[in-house]
Amino acid sequence: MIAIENLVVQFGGVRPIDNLTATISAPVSGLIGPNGAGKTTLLNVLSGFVSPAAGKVAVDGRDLLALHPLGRVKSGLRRSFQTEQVVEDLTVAGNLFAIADHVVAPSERAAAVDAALAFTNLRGAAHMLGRALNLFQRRLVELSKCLIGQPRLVLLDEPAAGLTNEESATLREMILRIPGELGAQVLLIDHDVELIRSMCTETLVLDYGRMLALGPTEEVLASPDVRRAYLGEF
Ligand SMILES: Nc1ncnc2c1ncn2[C@@H]1O[C@H](COP(=O)(O)OP(=O)(O)OP(=O)(O)O)[C@@H](O)[C@H]1O
Repeated sequence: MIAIENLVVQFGGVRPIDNLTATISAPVSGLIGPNGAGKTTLLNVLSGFVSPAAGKVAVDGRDLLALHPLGRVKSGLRRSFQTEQVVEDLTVAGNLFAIADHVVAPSERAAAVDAALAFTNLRGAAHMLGRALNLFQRRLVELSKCLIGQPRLVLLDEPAAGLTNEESATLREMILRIPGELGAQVLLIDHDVELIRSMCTETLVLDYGRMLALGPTEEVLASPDVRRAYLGEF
């Protein structure tokens, strides 16, 4: 469960998060909003890339902001980025070991990497270099990195961007297995409202850094305020 209280982020005169209070508790939750609404900034606060000017964030009752970014990773926070971050000169397994080296005991690293590769069906590609991967494989590597060790909260920023419908469906099925099989909560940003509808039982909508709606996804997407913010988008 992510409990956000009176969160403020200030960049000079811009306030991408403006006194946000929200509790996100569904196993797979959506985070949506128009461009510039503050979605990525919220993920940056959770993962420690951005320090808020004010407010509190607790994950499963633990004060997240008290931990430095690596401490958050060690406590089970994982994150993927809008632009995939695969290291071109490392193999797929090497990309995963780069995470495992920080969060898994040496004797358990190989098993942790193998388990993540198995989860995402990437075992057969374990020895391919990053530069040889297609976009789908890159997206799978990004997801695999989030599954290394014992994830507690997985933050995914447009994980299916650029994929075909079929690839996106495969990725969605994998993401949906995360809470049940790994015991981690998933928070997912996406502009594809149908993807959010099909995956997330709960959705938070941001607009200008404020909460526009939060609740069961179908109710949120039916809200006139949300439809207005997305006018013409769905
Ligand atoms: N480092 C920064 N310095 C100044 N302004 C920033 C910075 N990062 C983000 N912003 C501004 O904060 C606001 C929110 O940006 P953010 O990227 O969080 O929005 P978003 O909802 O993720 O948008 P998108 O859907 O386009 O990715 C925007 O106005 C953006 O220009």
